[in-house]
Amino acid sequence: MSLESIRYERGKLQILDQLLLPLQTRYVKVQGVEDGWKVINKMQVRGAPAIAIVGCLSLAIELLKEDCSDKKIMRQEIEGKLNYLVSARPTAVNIKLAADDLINLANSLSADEDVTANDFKERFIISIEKMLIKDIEDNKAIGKFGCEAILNSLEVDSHVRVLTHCNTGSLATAGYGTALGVIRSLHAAKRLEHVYCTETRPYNQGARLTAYELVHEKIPATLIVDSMVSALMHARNITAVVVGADRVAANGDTANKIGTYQIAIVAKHHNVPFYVAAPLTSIDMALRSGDSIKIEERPDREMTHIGEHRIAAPGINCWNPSFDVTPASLITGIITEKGVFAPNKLYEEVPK
Ligand SMILES: CSC[C@@H](O)[C@@H](O)C(=O)COP(=O)(O)O
Repeated sequence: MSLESIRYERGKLQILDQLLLPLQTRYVKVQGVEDGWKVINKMQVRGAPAIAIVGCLSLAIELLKEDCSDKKIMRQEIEGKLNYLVSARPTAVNIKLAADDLINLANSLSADEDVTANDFKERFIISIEKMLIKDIEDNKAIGKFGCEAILNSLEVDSHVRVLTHCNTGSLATAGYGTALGVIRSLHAAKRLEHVYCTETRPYNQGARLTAYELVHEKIPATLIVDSMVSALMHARNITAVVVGADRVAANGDTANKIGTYQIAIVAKHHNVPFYVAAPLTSIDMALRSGDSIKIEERPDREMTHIGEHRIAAPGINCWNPSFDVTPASLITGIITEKGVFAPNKLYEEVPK
């Protein structure tokens, strides 16, 4: 069974505390929007799709408990709470786009005179609950399209060796994963020889989370340190790189975990195809290019310490941007649930 980062049933939400993985498995209760904001901001739950789903579900939990008979007040509160949730982490766009859709829904339910306050609440909560199912369906489609694209690009029918960065699996989504979903599909098709995952300093999503998922799924895998990527491409004949995305601009520039950009440069040098796997909810058509993506900066402590143990010289200054932007020119294709798009064709070809 694949790992479950989000446990939800009507009125109950728990998330797997990713700060404790891989050594401890503990679920944390999310009892409303305040808890939702905290678990996202502290990165107990992380990964662009999971952030959006947990944020919105935390609102569903809170709404269910509230007894409000005034639709206008409900609408206003919903908008304020969604905007608050979006502020928990700024780079991933999925939660912002989900919030915009939900605010539009709240506006139309509030304006419709045939909809009672109870109907409003019920329909609003159902719409949030659907996100869980849709995300898994989308990820499976991404997995299938990505697997086909990589296999179709081979000159001879062979097994593939793939490199990935950060964590994009069941832990970062409602299930199955995006880039890790592609890897899962290659493995299911019996065409994956090996996957290499980077450690992903400083938060170590690769060493802690991706490695954990790969071991759990019994997928043949090896962990490397971030600075080994060039050596790996030189020595091991990598077939493709597949990474996730936190925000893709209309021109294909892609913000993803810090270190992605340098892997794309190294891939170009070695002639290795570089794919971004992301649902359409990660594409921000309102941004013309990656230059205007806001990059989250995280506390120094993520760099200076591992757990409670200090590893950096006391007194040193730190710079800790959590994401970087890979220019579209370095990206071979963007794998979505609707197919694989050339980055420069994204704007015109992605279904609106
Ligand atoms: C399917 S997850 C895609 C991205 O969100 C992932 O690659 C990533 O950068 C996660 O960053 P994180 O800081 O762990 O939330």
